[in-house]
Amino acid sequence: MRIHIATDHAGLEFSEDLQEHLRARGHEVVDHGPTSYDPLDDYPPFCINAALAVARDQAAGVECLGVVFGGSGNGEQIAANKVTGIRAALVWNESTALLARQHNDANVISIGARQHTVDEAKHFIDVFIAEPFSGEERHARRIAQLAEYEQTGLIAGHPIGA
Ligand SMILES: O=C(CO)[C@H](O)[C@H](O)COP(=O)(O)O
Repeated sequence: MRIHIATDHAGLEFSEDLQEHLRARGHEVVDHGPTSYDPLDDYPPFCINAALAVARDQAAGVECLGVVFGGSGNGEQIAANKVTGIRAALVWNESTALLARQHNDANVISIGARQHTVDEAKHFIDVFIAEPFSGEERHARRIAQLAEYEQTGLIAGHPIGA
């Protein structure tokens, strides 16, 4: 699978390890940066570029997922979720990695590099990549509501902004 990856200074060492791990497992890794350590760099452009690439690839039928991480993973998740079509989940244990795919059909995983060992992060990512969306109607319905809101600002049958 193609994996779009991005971080900031807080995750750069992780990124190098994770990319090697993913390539060793046969994935095609596309690195959206940063390419060198700068303690003052900003995560939004890196993460938004990775998320845009996921959205673009998936719209073209290319099988892919995204991995973003920084110190906490919070800002990186927020940044990725600004991109239309992206469902980025903050993952902090095996269960949240599984549920991100089973219930949310998340297409981007966000991890806090300052919160976990690199081996934990590798495990979360492996679990996330391997797990399929359950396809259950209630989850598909909720995901469709998010997409509808993203496209129209409304959710049919529900008062929004009332
Ligand atoms: O996790 C992050 C955003 O959610 C960043 O990696 C974190 O805020 C960077 O912090 P600092 O600039 O103090 O190294």
